[in-house]
Amino acid sequence: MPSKQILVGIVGVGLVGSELVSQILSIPAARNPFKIVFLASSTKVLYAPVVDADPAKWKAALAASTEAVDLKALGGYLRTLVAQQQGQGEGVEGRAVIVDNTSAEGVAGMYAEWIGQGVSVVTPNKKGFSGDRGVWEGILRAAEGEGAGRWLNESTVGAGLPVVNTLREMVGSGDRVRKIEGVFSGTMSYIFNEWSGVPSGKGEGEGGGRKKFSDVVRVAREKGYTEPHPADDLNGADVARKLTILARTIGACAVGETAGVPVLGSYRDVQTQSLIPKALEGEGSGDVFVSRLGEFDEEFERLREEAEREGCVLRFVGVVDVENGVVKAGLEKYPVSHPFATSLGGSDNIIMFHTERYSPRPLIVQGAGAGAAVTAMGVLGDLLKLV
Ligand SMILES: NC(=O)C1=CN([C@@H]2O[C@H](COP(=O)(O)OP(=O)(O)OC[C@H]3O[C@@H](n4cnc5c(N)ncnc54)[C@H](OP(=O)(O)O)[C@@H]3O)[C@@H](O)[C@H]2O)C=CC1
Ligand SMILES: N[C@@H](CC=O)C(=O)O
Ligand code: NA
Repeated sequence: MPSKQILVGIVGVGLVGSELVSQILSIPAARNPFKIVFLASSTKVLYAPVVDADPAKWKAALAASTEAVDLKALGGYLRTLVAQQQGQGEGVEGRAVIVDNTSAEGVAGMYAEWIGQGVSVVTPNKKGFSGDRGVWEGILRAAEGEGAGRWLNESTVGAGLPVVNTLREMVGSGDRVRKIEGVFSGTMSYIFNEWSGVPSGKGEGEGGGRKKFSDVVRVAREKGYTEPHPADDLNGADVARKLTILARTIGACAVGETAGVPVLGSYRDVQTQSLIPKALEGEGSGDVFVSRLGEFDEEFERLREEAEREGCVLRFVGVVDVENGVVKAGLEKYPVSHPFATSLGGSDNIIMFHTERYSPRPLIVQGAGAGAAVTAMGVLGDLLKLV
């Protein structure tokens, strides 16, 4: 085992968090640069966990913990551990990291404080980078301070696909983005690939009938592609958040001119089309939402039929158009010969970077854009950048 491991605190051990723990443990102990020093759910924290390869064991230990989560205390806890590990006086920065695998605003609201304490933050949670501009600017300011921690958020866009770090390197090395466009939601991609496919059997349900929209949404949820509440995917907010993250990343990391890059107060400033039926707006329970969606299958069916009459399929796409100052997300029709119709499957995302250097042909990133394994991989990839 390396003599000085990076101390990792994990907040959120749902689908992605549990998979991350497994992936960290899969690195052989003799060269594992990470030591997990706490695990937290929404209610409990387990300090100094014995993290066995069998997740049932650490999950049971966490469930049995009597310690309530105090997000404010977590940064201080890590600082104390690093001091014990390194001897007083040495810096914390680079030696301790909190991984936020929740979708909680409250956890994201702690990043600036943790980073200011020298603790790095790695996360697939979009909230801190796409919500109110003040929170985002607080994170940037905190990271500029002396001895500050770093923040890495690759899995916030395209899950494990190299999107955010690619963009950071692109604009950080002086390239100028003209437009970023594509399919940014694994859930929406899965839904429309399955439900509005090219006519070759796709779009057909078991028994040869047409698939129902609500059934496909239910399966997307079962596969772990959706947000904790699937309405956050279907209302376009998840894509709007990703577009906000990309637009803000250009603004924050560019070394050159950033004139024209839209300045977004929050993801709410993105022109976004919601697919939520009026009657289900505000439904707080994800279970109720999914079970009632079937009441609206006929409405969705009309959309599909209209596209098919025009020889098209439906895809939910997003664009950050720097040249025209537009950021928008919505449902579009594409001819069945278009790459968005023919080349996407499963939860695939496709992201096209049109830049000064990548012109006239864009840089294209494509692959699974949701799911625990690929998302946790992106998180672990960011952790490895701290080593
Ligand atoms: N699933 C995917 O394909 C992808 C997910 N992401 C992002 O990854 C994050 C996690 O997603 P996923 O694992 O699917 O979601 P889950 O709902 O499976 O897990 C979220 C976990 O966060 C915990 N949690 C919620 N609030 C808090 C809190 N305030 N403090 C501590 N823990 C809390 C929950 O704990 P409890 O069990 O106690 O409620 C739950 O275990 C989200 O931000 C999502 O957007 C990003 C890319 C792809
Ligand atoms: N719910 C999201 C998960 C990844 O960000 C999606 O479907 O893309
Ligand atoms: Na990514």
